[in-house]
Amino acid sequence: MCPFLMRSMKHIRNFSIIAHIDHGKSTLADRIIHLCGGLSDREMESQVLDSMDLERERGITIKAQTAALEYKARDGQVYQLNLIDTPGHVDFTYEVSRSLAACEGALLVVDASQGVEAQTVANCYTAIEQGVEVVAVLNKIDLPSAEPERVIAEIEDIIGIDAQDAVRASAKSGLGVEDILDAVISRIPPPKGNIDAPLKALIIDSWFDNYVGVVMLVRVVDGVLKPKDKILLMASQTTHLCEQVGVFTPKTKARAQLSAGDVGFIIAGIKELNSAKVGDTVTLANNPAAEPLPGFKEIQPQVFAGLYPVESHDYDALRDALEKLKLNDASLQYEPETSQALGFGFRCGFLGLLHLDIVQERLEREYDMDLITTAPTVIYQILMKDGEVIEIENPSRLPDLSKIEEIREPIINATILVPQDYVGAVITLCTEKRGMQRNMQYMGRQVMLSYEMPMNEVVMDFFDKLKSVSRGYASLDYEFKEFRASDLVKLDILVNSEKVDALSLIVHRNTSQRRGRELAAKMRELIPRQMYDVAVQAAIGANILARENVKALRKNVLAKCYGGDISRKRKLLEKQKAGKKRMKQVGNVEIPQEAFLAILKID
Ligand SMILES: Nc1nc2c(ncn2[C@@H]2O[C@H](COP(=O)(O)OP(=O)(O)OP(=O)(O)O)[C@@H](O)[C@H]2O)c(=O)[nH]1
Repeated sequence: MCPFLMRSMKHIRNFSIIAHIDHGKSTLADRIIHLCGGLSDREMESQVLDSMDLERERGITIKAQTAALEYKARDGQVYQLNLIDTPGHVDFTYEVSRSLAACEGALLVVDASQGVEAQTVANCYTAIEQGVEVVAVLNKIDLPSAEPERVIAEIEDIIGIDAQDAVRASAKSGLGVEDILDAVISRIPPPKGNIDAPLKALIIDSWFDNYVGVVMLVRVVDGVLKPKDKILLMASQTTHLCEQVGVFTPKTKARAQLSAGDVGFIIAGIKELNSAKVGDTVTLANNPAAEPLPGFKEIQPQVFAGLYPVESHDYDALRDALEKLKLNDASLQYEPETSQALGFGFRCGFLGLLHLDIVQERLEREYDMDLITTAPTVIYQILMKDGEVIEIENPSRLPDLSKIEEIREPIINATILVPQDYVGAVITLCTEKRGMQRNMQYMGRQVMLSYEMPMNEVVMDFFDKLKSVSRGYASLDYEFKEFRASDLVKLDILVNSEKVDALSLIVHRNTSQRRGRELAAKMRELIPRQMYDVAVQAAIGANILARENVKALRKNVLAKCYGGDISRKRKLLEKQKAGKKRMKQVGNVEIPQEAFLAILKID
C-alpha cells in the first residue's frame, strides 16, 4: 500500500452543509471556498455554488454541486476539504440524502436570529439516519436580533442533539468561519476505505454537458481510478473508457487519479444520462467489485400538470426543450398528452410545486416557449369494480363512476414548526385542508405540529396560506405516507355548455359545492369579455352547481382614445397583443392562462 496515499486519506474531510432555506448555506459555502483560495477575489461571484442563472435570481440551490478545497489548518497541516452542496427546499429533500451519502460529516447551519425550522429538523434527521457526524453552526451571529442561547436550546429540545459546542459564525462577515473549518477537521472523521480493493465509486450526481457528454460526480469508496481505465457501471451493465478524472475547485481541474476517499468527476464519453444513473456504482471492467454499493431508490414525481404550447405549431419545439431539460434533470418526467381543449401537449411530473415553477420558467426563458399550464394535481389510485387498480395523474381521465369502487388519494405526513402565537391560525388552516392532527408538542418558543393531510390540498395553495397565517414564521416539511380511500368527486367546468377537459379537478365531496361556485365566479372574472355572452358552469356529472355569465363586449378598446393620440392607441393595442400571447382558443372562446390556474386563486 502506498504510504503517501494512506497519509492523505487521513487528511481528507468530506462534508455537506445542511440548513433550512435562507439560513445562509450558500453564503457560508462561498466564504469557505474563498478562505481556501478556491477562487480569487475577481473570480468570486456572489454565490458561486448556485451556478444556474435562475438559481441566482431566486436565491435557491437546485442542483447539488461540489468543491474540493485545500486548507491549512491551525495545526499547520494541509487538509483536503470536499464540500458537497445540498439544496434546502422541501421539494429537493431527496437530493440532500444523496449528497450526504458521500460524506462523513455535515454542518447544520441554523440562523441564530430565526432558530430551528422544519427543514433544519428534516435534514438533520436525514444526516443522523445516514450515520453522518453533525456539527451545529449558529449563523448570522452579526445580527442584533441573534439569540444564540435560545437557538442552542431549540436545537437540543427540538432535534435532540448536543449543541453546547455549536460554532458561532457570520457567513456574511466571515467571523468564525475558520472555527467552522477547524471543527470540520477535529470533529468529522476522515473517510474509511481500502485503496487496494477493486474500485467502487458511488455516482452522487450526473448531468449532461454539451462538450464532453455525461459528467459523473462520484465518491470513491475503494480503489483507484485513472484515465484510460475501462469502467463498468454496475446497474446499467455498460462499459466505457474513462477519459478524464478530476475535481471541482469549484473550477474543473483534471487529476492523474481519483482514489478511495475522494470526491470528484469522471468523464467517459457517455452520451445518455440514463446509463450513468445517480446511485449506480462505478467499478473497473477487468477487476470488478464483487457487489455494488447500496444505491438510492428512484425518486417518483409527486405533482403533475399539463404543459401546452400556446401556438400548436410549437409542439415539436416544446418536445425538444423538454428533452433537453430532462438531460440535466432526471426527476422531470413527461409524456405526450392530448386535450380536447388545449390540443397536443405534455403531462409532466414534478417533485413539487417549486420544481414545476422552475421547469416552467426555464422553458419560457431559456427555450422561449409560450405555455399554458394546467392546475397541478396529484396521482390518484382508482380501485375498479372488477378489482383492477389503476393510477391517474389527470382528473379528466377519471373512468366512468359506475365502474369505480373507490378513489384513493395520497396522504402525507406533514410536520409544521410554528411560534406559539400563530398555532391557532395554523390549526384552523390544517383543519380546513382536511388535516388530522397526530401530535402537538411545545418546544420552548415553538410548537411542532404533526398532521396527516391529503396531498392534493397541499399542492393547491397550502404553503402560501401557511406563510400568510403565520406571517412567514411557520415552516413545513412533508413526506408521502400512503394512498387512502376518500369521498372524492370530479368537478367539471363547462364553457358555453362544452366541458373543458383541461379544467377538470378532483375534489372532496364536502367542499365540492363551494369550490364549484367559487371557481365559476373566479372564471368569470378571469375570462375577458368577448364579442358574445359566455356562460361558465361548474358541474359534477350532470348536476350543475353554478352558472356565471361573462357579458358580451360592447365597446372596442380604442373607444377610450378619443382624439388622435396615435402613441396611446399603439400602446393599448400592444398591451392587448401581449395579453393575447397567453390565451388559448377553446371552441370560440379565448381563455387566458390565469383561468387554467383559477383553482389556486380561490379561498
Ligand atoms: N446578516 C447576515 N446575513 C446573512 C448571513 N449569512 C447569510 N446571510 C443572508 O441570508 C440570506 C440567505 O442566504 P443564502 O446563503 O442564500 O441562504 P441558503 O441557505 O443558501 O438558501 P438556499 O440556497 O435558498 O437554500 C442572504 O440574503 C444572505 O446575504 C450572515 O451571517 N449574516
